[in-house]
Amino acid sequence: MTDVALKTEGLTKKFGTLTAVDGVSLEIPAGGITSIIGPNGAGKTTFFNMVTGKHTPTSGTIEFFGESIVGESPHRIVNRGIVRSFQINNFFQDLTVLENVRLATQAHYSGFAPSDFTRHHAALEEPIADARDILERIQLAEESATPAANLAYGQRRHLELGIALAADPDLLLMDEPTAGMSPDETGEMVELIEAISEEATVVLIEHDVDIVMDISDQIGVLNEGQLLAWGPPETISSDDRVQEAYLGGGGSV
Ligand SMILES: Nc1ncnc2c1ncn2[C@@H]1O[C@H](COP(=O)(O)OP(=O)(O)OP(=O)(O)O)[C@@H](O)[C@H]1O
Repeated sequence: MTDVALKTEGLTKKFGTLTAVDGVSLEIPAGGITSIIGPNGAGKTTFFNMVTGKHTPTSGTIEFFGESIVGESPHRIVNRGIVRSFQINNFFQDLTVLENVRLATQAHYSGFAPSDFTRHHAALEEPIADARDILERIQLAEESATPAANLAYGQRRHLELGIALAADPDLLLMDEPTAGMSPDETGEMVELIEAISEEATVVLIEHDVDIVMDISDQIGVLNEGQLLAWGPPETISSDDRVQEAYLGGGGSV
């Protein structure tokens, strides 16, 4: 067993002549919050896409708790415990909050045919209990009977997170989790991310530098596909190269 959740060495992705991710080597420790930041087009999403198996690296390695995952299908990678929370409304609008999360938890009970879930109520008990636990964690217990379509924006983002949690992630990848949120919604989401990070390793792509500095245990800065800097927030905020590349040399991180 290793205390490194995710390790990449020389990770590279080329699209034709463009090198989107260029020789990135890093080690993300298990637990806590790691943020990946960088200007638009720096390669952050492409990095995530390689970790989730959506894209195959052009070269380099990716290990999850010491085992190579390169070349594995996205489905296999989810089964290993690497789950991504999407910022699209990736749920059934007409179903209730509980039903949406329950459908996601059902996927994790093997040995049942889909028809079992509809014919035998007993088969639903565990997924429902799990879904109710998740609703508590994502602060939507009171909305369990609300159709997903009726949720406020911030609540929809919580539901997306709940669907990701239903897959019982060891590594949760989150793409701009606070984008478009009000200050209150942002505060709630930050609290939620911090709570999740006590049970799983969380890796964020996040543009809000204040949030990143506040909640990250370590930060990786990508620039033109390369890892420009890596370390705790205080190291990153005092790094001249980060100031130059990420903020045009103008402000302070
Ligand atoms: N499927 C693809 N085919 C061709 N080029 C791609 C593809 N995906 C990404 N790119 C290019 O790779 C580079 C890195 O893109 P990527 O989306 O990873 O950056 P990013 O840091 O996530 O940017 P943003 O913050 O704007 O989302 C960009 O130049 C982008 O146009």
